[in-house]
Amino acid sequence: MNPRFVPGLSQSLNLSGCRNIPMRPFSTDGEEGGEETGLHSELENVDFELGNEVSDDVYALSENGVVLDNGNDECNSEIVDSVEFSNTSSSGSSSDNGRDNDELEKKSEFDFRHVASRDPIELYSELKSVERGAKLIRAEVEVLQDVFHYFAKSGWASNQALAIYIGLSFYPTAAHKFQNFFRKKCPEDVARYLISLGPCDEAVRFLFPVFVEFCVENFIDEIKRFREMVKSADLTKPHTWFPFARAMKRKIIYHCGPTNSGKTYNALQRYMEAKKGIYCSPLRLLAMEVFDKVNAKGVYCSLLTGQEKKYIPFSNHVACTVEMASTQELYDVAIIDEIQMMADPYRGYAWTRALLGLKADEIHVCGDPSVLDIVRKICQDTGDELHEKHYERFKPLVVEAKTLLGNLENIKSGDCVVAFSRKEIFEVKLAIEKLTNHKCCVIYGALPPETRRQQANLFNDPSNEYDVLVASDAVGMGLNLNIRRVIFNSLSKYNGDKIIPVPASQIKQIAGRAGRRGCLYPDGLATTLHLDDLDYLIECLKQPFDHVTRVGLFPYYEQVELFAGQLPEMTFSHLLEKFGENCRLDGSYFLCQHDHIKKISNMLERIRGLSLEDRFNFCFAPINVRDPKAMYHLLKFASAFGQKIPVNIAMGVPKYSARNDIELLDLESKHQVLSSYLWLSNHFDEEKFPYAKRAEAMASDVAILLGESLNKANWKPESRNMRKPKAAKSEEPQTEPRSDVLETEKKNLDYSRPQSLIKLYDK
Ligand SMILES: Nc1ncnc2c1ncn2[C@@H]1O[C@H](COP(=O)(O)OP(=O)(O)OP(=O)(O)O)[C@@H](O)[C@H]1O
Ligand SMILES: [Mg+2]
Repeated sequence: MNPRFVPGLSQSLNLSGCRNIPMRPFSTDGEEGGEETGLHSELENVDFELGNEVSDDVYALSENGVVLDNGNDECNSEIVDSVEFSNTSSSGSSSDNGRDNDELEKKSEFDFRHVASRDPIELYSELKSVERGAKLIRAEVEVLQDVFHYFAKSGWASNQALAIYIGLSFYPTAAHKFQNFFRKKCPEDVARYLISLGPCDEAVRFLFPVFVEFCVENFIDEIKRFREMVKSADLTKPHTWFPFARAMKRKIIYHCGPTNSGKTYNALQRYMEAKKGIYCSPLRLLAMEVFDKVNAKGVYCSLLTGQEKKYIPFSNHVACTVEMASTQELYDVAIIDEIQMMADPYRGYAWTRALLGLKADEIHVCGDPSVLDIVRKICQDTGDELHEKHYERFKPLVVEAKTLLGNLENIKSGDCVVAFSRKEIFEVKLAIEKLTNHKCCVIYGALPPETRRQQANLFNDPSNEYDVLVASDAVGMGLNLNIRRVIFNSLSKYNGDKIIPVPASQIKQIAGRAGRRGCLYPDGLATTLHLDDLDYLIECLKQPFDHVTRVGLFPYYEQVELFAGQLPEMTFSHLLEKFGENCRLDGSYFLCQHDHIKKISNMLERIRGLSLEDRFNFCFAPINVRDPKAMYHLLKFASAFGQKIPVNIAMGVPKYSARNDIELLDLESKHQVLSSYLWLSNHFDEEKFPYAKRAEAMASDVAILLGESLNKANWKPESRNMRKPKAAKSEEPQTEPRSDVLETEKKNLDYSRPQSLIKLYDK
């Protein structure tokens, strides 16, 4: 069989000139269209039988094609033990060795260059027909072993082997079997040629085309299995996933600029003029805000988020979270806000999908310039027409060099103190309210959007005493806030593993919140609490925007299902892992991280009665995987769902606002559980979640209680894992927090503000 006729091979591998195979990554450029069937049919026609000479004991393929055991050491020792070539040396005496070496040197003086130019197909045929291999002395056998060892370890060869669907995990086994085959069949001139080369790249390049012949003939099943797996995990050319959008000639308008420059405002003007429009938001909060704003202007607009569907009669417009955007409906105008989120390691895929798949004549994307180049490239792929509109800030952003000199007493009205942990936020609030006459509103990620909005309104309203805001990075996006000055309490944060400096792009985004158009202050100010941190702040603000080269992707359920078909016995979380290992992506994309999905799927592993699709959906429920209580409720929901009984909430809502931080944390958890119930009711059959209305009412009550609790909060913060919700004990059985959860929280407890980032850097 001639690999030059195998479609897909000829373009990835230069087999005709076996000495010049170009080094290139795994590429299947040549597999397009009908060629695919070529490999199959050819492989299927081969009369395949595993050679007896290949020992099976060193390798075993598990059901899913994973090599269970293929130690190279084992393979070497086996060869030494079964030396058959040797005719002279049987002992290891030094005189024998000397003779061996002399002989070896003499033989390598011969010119074997004619071997180098041999056609690999012919050579392979000859090898097959040879009855018995050349007789070699021990030293020669050892050199040959070294050559094959080098071949088995060659990254180049294993990479090239991917092109014939020899997977990386199977490659060592294939190389070992090839060595066994070669050892028994190798003619003298070939053996001597390889010995003269020794273990080097040239030898690898000589052997590789013969190896290809060997694999294609001997590993039909493995090749087919791996090929199917790779095919089903193919995430290349994602623009072709949306044929309807591709059939349209879309106009993309990139509103490009820093924060507070009017990007969203301008895009919304076009949206409101259109007959039918969709606004895709990064946050529920922002979707709600646009929903309110647009309806207030007399343009009927519905709201669609994972948790809520508010249909406004006669509306043609919708404000939704980006994950909920429909790629089925036709629109005149679409807005994708905060387009730079395409590069977000977790949620980026939702923006990528919206940009590639929305069926709208005009798509307005708003964001900073970091993804401008990649949007340009995507537009070339999709054939869409790109227009760029560049913006400048309405009000300048000025760094206040004085800082607060480490003293929160220097806080003024209109200040927003930014801290990067919940604990820090409450410590700062407590300190400010103790040291000064200011009252603080708080905003952080674990608060429901309604509460964040209530706190924002409280802060924006000049007629009350709440004139300072203490917030996490959740303030960086989406809220209209009358901030005069942004003060960074610190410039480092805990990333779930260790304390890291906050990335410059995030600092810019947050600092940019100061001095919004229409607010009372002439310009925006940014500074730090500590003088030590000021240089880093200035450094960050001076930095140009990131230049993103890859944006996120994640498979659809259908793609995962196709992949699962190749590995039927595999658990869902392993399946995801395997998908991550085997999926192929173009250079402009990365696979979004899915650790949180894996955590949920692990937890749900033992729940019976869930289909693959059910598991997939449950894994996307919005839940903090580090909150054992929220995870416990999700487990209960899934368990009832699996048993086909109506899923109930089994949770009460306190009547009063929180009196301490433990109760506040409990309210936060409760809201999250209710929110995930609502999300599930929207993503599954509503009949299975019959208490959605009740959950909605309860969630709204909890949000109000949270707002009231925050207004009076003057207690020391607790860690989420330290709390013991005594009051809730009787009503809700507690789960054992999982070890990984405990580990993370332990690290959280260790958290303390680093003295100075600059000093850390210097170190
Ligand atoms: N032409 C305008 N007339 C009146 N108000 C405007 C105008 N342009 C922008 N604004 C207001 O200025 C503020 C900032 O505008 P906008 O939210 O559009 O900025 P942005 O560039 O999208 O900022 P961000 O990066 O924070 O999303 C908003 O309150 C908006 O309503
Ligand atoms: Mg905006």
